[in-house]
Amino acid sequence: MSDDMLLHLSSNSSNQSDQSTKFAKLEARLVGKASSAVTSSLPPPPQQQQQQQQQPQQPQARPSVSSASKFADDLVAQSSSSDSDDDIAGEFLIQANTQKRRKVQVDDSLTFSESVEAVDSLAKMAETLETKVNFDVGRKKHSRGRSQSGRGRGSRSNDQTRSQISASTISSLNGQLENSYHKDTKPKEQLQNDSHYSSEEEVLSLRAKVAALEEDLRKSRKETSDYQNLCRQLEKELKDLKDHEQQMKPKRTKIIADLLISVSKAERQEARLKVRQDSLRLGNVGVTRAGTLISETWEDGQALKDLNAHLKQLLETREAIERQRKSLKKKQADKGDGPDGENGVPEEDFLLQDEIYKSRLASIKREEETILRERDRYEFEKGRLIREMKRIRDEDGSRFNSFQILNHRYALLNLLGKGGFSEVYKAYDLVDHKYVACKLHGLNAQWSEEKKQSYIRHAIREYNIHKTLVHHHIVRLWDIFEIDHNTFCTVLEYCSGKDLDAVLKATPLLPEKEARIIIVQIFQGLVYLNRRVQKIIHYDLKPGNVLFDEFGVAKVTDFGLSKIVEDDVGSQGMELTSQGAGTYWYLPPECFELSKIPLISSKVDVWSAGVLFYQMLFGRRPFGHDQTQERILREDTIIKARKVEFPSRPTVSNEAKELIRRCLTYDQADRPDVLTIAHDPYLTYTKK
Ligand SMILES: Nc1ncnc2c1ncn2[C@@H]1O[C@H](COP(=O)(O)OP(=O)(O)OP(=O)(O)O)[C@@H](O)[C@H]1O
Repeated sequence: MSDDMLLHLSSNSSNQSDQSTKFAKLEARLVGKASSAVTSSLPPPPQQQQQQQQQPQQPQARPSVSSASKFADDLVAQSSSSDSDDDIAGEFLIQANTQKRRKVQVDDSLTFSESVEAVDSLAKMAETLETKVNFDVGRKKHSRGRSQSGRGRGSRSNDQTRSQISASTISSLNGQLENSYHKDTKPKEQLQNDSHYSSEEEVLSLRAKVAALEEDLRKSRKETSDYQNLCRQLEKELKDLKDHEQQMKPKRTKIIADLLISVSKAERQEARLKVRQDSLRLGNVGVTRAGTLISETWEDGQALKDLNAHLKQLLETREAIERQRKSLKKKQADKGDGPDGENGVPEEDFLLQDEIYKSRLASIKREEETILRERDRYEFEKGRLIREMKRIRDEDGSRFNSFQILNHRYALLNLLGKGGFSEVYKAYDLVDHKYVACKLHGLNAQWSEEKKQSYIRHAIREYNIHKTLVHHHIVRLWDIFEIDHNTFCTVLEYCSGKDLDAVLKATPLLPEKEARIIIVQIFQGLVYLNRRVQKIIHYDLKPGNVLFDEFGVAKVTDFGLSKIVEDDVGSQGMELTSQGAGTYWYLPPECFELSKIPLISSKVDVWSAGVLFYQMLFGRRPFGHDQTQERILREDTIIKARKVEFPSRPTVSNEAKELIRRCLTYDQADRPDVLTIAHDPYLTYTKK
């Protein structure tokens, strides 16, 4: 309460002596009570303090003087009746003081309420301060959870400023509180003392909090600086590693390429050694001269010679026994004509002798069968040997056989095979680190410029079709680039397994289960080609164009003859512009139409797939198996292929035969297209 207020209060008191007397009495009693209350009880709880502070704020109607004096009398009475009750003394004291303040208010002017408001606002300040400190603690905890770097210089100075402000606010608040309370009247001293103590405690606690916060801040700053140092150190290490990596890259590439070349060289040596060894067993190519004509002929190796000799010997033995048996039978027959027992043998001896011959013939037959099987195996090995010899010869004659690195990226290794106009090399992609197949398209230097341009146009067309195809059962085309004026290269997904042609040469008959899973995969590739916006007819499906990866997944390749089905094509199909191309065993009758330009559709591929499936199951093609391409054309073999016939062996399911019949439907209009036949139950796997 301010001095002015006190003066004002005292002047009011002198004008109302009666009330002053009562008031003095009351104060005297209250002071006596207060001293005992202070010594015997703790300060009032904060809630009560708050109540005390808040009370003057509430708008109060000014009571009349008489009612005020009655109230004071009542208070005196209440006070005397509760003298003995020490436990509620403090509470009573506050209530009494509050009541007293109300009483004073009766006589007081607005100045008093203003002073009370001042005290109240100070209390609020303290409250705000408390809240602010709490907020700082919370904020600090929170910000420590976040990135340390988030707390910059500004943030630190804010903390400092905040703690300075807090300290100064606390001391000024403290001063204000002290001043305010010291200026209050005597009977209010106890109340002031209580408030003073609690404020001091609060200030002490706030100071302790500030000190704790400052300690936290110091630690956080240290942590931040440690993290920043660590961060700088890691950044430097990363940069060093990157520089090192950059420096090492060419070296590493060279090491990888060198290793691959060493392995490939070893493989080449091994392949040639094996060919030499196998040649001894299976045969070799010899050169024969007939006058001035030099030609190459095959000379069988020792194993084949031995097998053939063994077969010849068995044949001679069989013939000898058969002669013996014949003569025995003749004698026996003659016996019946001549005198009794003169030339013949007894019946029992004849039967025994004949049984011996028969048994020996049966055993010779078994031996012959075994040797024939062995000879078939040798023949197969011989075929493989001849292909390998050809490959080695092609490799030796290739201008890409010295492990070149093409386009600064593809390390050429060993030759996989040679096609009509191309060589396919196994290669290693030094950028993506994977094996690839590099198909080197060589243009014949003797060709006219026009022919070269036509070939390149054709290859680019194939590339443009193939590069957009991304499917599990289609060989991926990764890249294309020019090597020199006469050569360019396409980079394909590497399929380390054999192609279907090589598989069928090794085992001409496949079990139905194996054949089925291969044809299902081929149809899945075809379905993909026909579900695209730009549909594609492969047009050259044959065993050599079905490759297998290392896991045995079948993939369709070689889009050299493919056709893009344009949008405006009618239901009958598109015009076949490259008639005569392709492999005739696998093409449908409509492709041999000569009277007009044939219209084709995806049904061409359905026919080819049917031929492939038939060949896998029965070991031969359904039409013109033993014929040459030229003869097929000359004899109209496919044009006459109206109905497919199935051999009685091996046994194949009716479902498989039905699928083949549908694929090999002679009339194109009646033959299902790819998307229709893909729904055939035989081509879908469902759990039973
Ligand atoms: N992506 C590949 N992965 C592994 N081997 C392949 C790949 N592409 C082709 N080959 C193999 O390379 C050899 C030659 O392939 P290419 O396609 O040139 O021969 P082709 O089809 O017989 O000839 P053409 O293309 O003239 O008809 C074949 O033995 C084939 O199996």
